[in-house]
Amino acid sequence: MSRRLSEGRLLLATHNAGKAREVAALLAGHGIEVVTAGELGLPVPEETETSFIGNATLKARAAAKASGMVSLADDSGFSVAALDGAPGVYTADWAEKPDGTRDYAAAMAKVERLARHARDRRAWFSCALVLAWPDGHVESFLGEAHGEWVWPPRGAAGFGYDPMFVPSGESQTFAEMDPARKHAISHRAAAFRLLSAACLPD
Ligand SMILES: O=c1nc[nH]c2c1ncn2[C@H]1C[C@H](O)[C@@H](COP(=O)(O)OP(=O)(O)OP(=O)(O)O)O1
Ligand SMILES: [Mg+2]
Repeated sequence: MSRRLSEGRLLLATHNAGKAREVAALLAGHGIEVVTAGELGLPVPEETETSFIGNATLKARAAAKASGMVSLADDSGFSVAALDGAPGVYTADWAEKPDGTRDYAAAMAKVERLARHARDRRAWFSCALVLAWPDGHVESFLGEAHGEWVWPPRGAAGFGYDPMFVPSGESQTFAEMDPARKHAISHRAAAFRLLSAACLPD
């Protein structure tokens, strides 16, 4: 049996505003109020694990311990078949500049440069969502969205690598489509559906 969320307040253990917006949109309608780790000024934990679930667990546990609140972390990334799944858990690292800020145009260009000669254009996003309670209990969920990478990047909605990903059966990139459409078919939405069925009040 999974543990269900009882209280009405949840800490989103993320410093990424794009993610926080999407997770808050997915939670809207479940009567749960959210506050983010960024808003509370919690530290950014070092992501030392080699799996999405591992890193999401580490972030959720650190936030629950620091805040005393039930905490939800998202660890996610972009994988390219021709690159054997890279950048994968290192997706954010590929965008990081020496000064600590992120350059997604450069990160997407790196993916294209390494993958451009391969015939196989398959790519996917993964999202691990982990809920951690202050007593150490955790619940984990993994979602994926499969499709192809495209070049040049298209669209201005969304965040991160969205402009270079077209999900299977769609013609627009995640960054071109209406946010509501992304929320219906994304890796984050897939993970959230599992979380919702297991842990959210009906
Ligand atoms: O839907 C998405 N559309 C486009 N790009 C995405 C998406 N989902 C994750 N991504 C990218 C952003 C980041 O480069 C990496 C996640 O890295 P990840 O460590 O999980 O998140 P983060 O450092 O941005 O925020 P935080 O760790 O505080 O939650 O994958
Ligand atoms: Mg991170």
